[in-house]
Amino acid sequence: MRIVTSEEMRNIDKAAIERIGIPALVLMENAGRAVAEEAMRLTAQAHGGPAKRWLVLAGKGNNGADGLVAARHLLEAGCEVGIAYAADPAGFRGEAAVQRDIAANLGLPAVVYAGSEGDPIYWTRYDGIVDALLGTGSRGAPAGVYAALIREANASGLPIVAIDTPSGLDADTGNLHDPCIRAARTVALAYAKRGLVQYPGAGAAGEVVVRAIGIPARLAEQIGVRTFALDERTLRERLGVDPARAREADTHKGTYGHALIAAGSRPMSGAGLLSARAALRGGCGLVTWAVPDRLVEPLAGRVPEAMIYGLPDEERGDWSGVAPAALSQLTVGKDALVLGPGLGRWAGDGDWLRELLAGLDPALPIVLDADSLNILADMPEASAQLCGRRAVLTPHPGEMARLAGFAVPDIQRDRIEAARRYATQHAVTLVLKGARTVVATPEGDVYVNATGNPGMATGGAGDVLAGLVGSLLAQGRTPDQAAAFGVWLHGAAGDRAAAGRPTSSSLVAGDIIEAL
Ligand SMILES: NC(=O)C1=CN([C@@H]2O[C@H](COP(=O)(O)OP(=O)(O)OC[C@H]3O[C@@H](n4cnc5c(N)ncnc54)[C@H](O)[C@@H]3O)[C@@H](O)[C@H]2O)[C@@H](O)CC1
Ligand SMILES: [K+]
Repeated sequence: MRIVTSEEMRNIDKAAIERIGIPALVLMENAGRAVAEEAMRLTAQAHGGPAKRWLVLAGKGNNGADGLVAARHLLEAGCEVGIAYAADPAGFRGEAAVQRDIAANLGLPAVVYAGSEGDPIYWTRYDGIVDALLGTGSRGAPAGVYAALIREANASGLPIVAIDTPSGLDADTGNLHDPCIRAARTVALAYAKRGLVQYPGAGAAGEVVVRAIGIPARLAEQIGVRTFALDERTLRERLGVDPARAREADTHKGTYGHALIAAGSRPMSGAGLLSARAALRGGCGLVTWAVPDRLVEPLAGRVPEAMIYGLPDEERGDWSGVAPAALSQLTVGKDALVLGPGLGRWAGDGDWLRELLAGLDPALPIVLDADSLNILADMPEASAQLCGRRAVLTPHPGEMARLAGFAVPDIQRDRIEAARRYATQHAVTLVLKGARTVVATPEGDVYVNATGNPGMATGGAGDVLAGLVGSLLAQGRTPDQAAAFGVWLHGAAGDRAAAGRPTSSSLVAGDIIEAL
């Protein structure tokens, strides 16, 4: 399923209407009917029966017109429906004027809300609200009467079903204006808008339901929409990954690749431990866990299924004493390298990473995580270092900010574009972690993950992801496949680990590994 910007949606609508010839009123009818169905379904779930009394808040654009169609279908289903207009309907044009007239001819009671000077709205007369104030044509913070209606609706405590986007949401980034509707459910028309799948917008949208409205699927492709929901269907149909693929009987451990995990140092040996264990659970045939030599003794036997290998470290117990050539030598015969968890930083680490990368077979798939990204961020020629490699970078927002040379809020303000920009400019696959992790490919495709939960905000969860992605690379997945599948699996495992707990708070990274 594709995810669109407001502009992409406008272009798709335009093509459906002008190129294909589907009348705008037909699309609107489908939209309004879908909203009425979803509204009744929501309150049926919440209250044991559909809400009988609905108030539709209608703006003056097509979002408002969708709301008037929904009002008509709710009426037909036996509900009592009232309309509160945010603008004088006498000024409506086009499809909105058509819907206004139909609603009036049906005798739907309507008021034109005039703010504190006009008649009040008696919210207690209703069981639910349809937010049809602003959709993808919204610009900036809701103004005047729109803002007042949004504040009152939120304060009413009634369940709100938003049409297309909660009014007040920046549909392209997920940032919230003040005020913004807090919806229980958002019915996204034809496609989810980007703001519905990125926080804080995803929080304001409630449950997002995408409903078809009769727009031919190929238009989004033709218009060049390149952002996708990362779910099972996308994995299968777009990325060529079958999450349920069974192993062939006639195989052995050599069939499934050999991952080298270079991770862990004295204060952070657990990072390597988690990565190595996650790589094993990720299904690769063999895992070698490389550590500074002094750590071999204390760590021996901690992951019995992996081979532990000590690299000469000048007796320091960290990576500052390990020669890059020794590590690159160890990659010979391996199918993927994971570098970064528990790596640490030291004087001259930039030269160290430079020398290591220069010594690697350029065809060796690599995962760069944690401190390897921080080191990379300080290297002016990072782009040249990465160019032509089969690399997956897995930054959290802080690491992403350092890599891209921005502040964290600048990254978080538009995570999809931040990830896409870096991935295309540096020709790497980039995983921007966080709630709704974003995976961006060198070609500019972006996948927004749907799995995972806040219990996964715990130390070591990133080390698990790095090991898992490395494991998938070692099994012959492409960097895009490994990153997307790894992110999806990691979240799904986190969800499985959280299920059955009274709260996800007690989740630890090791639980994610065991749930894989
Ligand atoms: N043919 C189409 O294009 C279709 C559009 N659809 C609906 O149409 C919506 C988009 O419709 P529009 O483009 O008419 O735009 P909207 O209905 O989102 O609202 C735009 C109107 O609100 C006003 N406005 C903008 N920002 C404001 C603000 N901050 N405060 C107060 N008023 C503001 C503008 O003057 C404009 O008239 C979609 O979200 C969807 O609900 C659906 O009906 C399906 C078909
Ligand atoms: K809306």
